[in-house]
Amino acid sequence: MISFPNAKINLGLDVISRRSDGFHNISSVFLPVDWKDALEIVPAAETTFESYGIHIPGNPDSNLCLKAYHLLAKDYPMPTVRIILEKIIPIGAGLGGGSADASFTLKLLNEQFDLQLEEAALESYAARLGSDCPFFIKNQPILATGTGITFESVNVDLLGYQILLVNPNIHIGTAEAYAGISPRVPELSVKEIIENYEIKAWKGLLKNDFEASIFPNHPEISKLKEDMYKAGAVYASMSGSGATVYGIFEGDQKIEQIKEGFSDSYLKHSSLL
Ligand SMILES: C[C@@](CO)(OP(=O)(O)O)[C@H](O)COP(=O)(O)OP(=O)(O)OC[C@H]1O[C@@H](n2ccc(N)nc2=O)[C@H](O)[C@@H]1O
Ligand SMILES: Nc1ncnc2c1ncn2[C@@H]1O[C@H](COP(=O)(O)OP(=O)(O)O)[C@@H](O)[C@H]1O
Repeated sequence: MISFPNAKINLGLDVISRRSDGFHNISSVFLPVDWKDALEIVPAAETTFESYGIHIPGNPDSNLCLKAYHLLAKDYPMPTVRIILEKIIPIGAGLGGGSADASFTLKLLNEQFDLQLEEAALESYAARLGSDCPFFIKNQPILATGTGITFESVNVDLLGYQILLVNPNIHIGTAEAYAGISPRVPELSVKEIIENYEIKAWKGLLKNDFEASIFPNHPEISKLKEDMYKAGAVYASMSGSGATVYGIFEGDQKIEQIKEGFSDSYLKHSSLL
């Protein structure tokens, strides 16, 4: 069976407090975007993982797809499998690509081998693989709080807008990014801003707290955000712990032309939501 794990972006990201377990409480709206990997799982004589496309750093044995398989195989009898991943989503990019691969592996195994796991059970397995993973089970716009694994519905409507994502090939580690943050409670929450203000008013209001600590060390990312506004974005932000920057554009703006304006050395993707 084949599926297509997609990326996410964060609309606003407040890092509110540091927890005693070393993790942070956050508040952020997660939005699926259609930048996608391709994932195939087939029964095989032994369990193996292979990937094509963008090189995934680290040992293939510790790939999140394999971790997801072993997590489920411990609790449910399952055949050994060959896992094949075409890696297209930039890595360590604030787009949750690895987390999407992990959660889509859980979903694919559940479907393929008729494990009959409900969404809540899949989310709970996903949480054991990473904070970004549970979101990709439902994979719909949602407000995430706590460590990013507690969900609340949110009224967000980007209908009629377009999105452009640009990744400047700078890899930022998530733990390192959190370590640079001074947590704070915002005056207006992400949910209040998104639900009560129109998108044109988000500039100046809706913040990603990682920008303040990452931009001074990486002016190229800060410039990318400025360039997104110069190109006509109504709102622009870094996603998650970076370094991908997205811009939201009005529906009638020439997105393909705008995309061409960004360096060819960057990975780029534009998609209607
Ligand atoms: C920042 C966010 C925002 O969506 O995404 P990315 O930018 O990585 O996509 C997430 O919180 C990232 O989630 P994820 O990448 O799954 O992180 P994990 O593997 O669970 O944790 C990696 C490390 O990040 C830190 N961490 C993670 C989540 C959290 N709420 N507080 C933390 O302090 C911890 O130091 C942890 O050891
Ligand atoms: N299938 C996978 N795809 C991408 N990264 C993976 C995968 N499995 C494990 N990883 C590891 O996860 C880290 C990056 O995860 P990723 O989800 O791309 O980051 P981010 O959430 O910042 O976008 C890398 O260190 C990479 O080695």
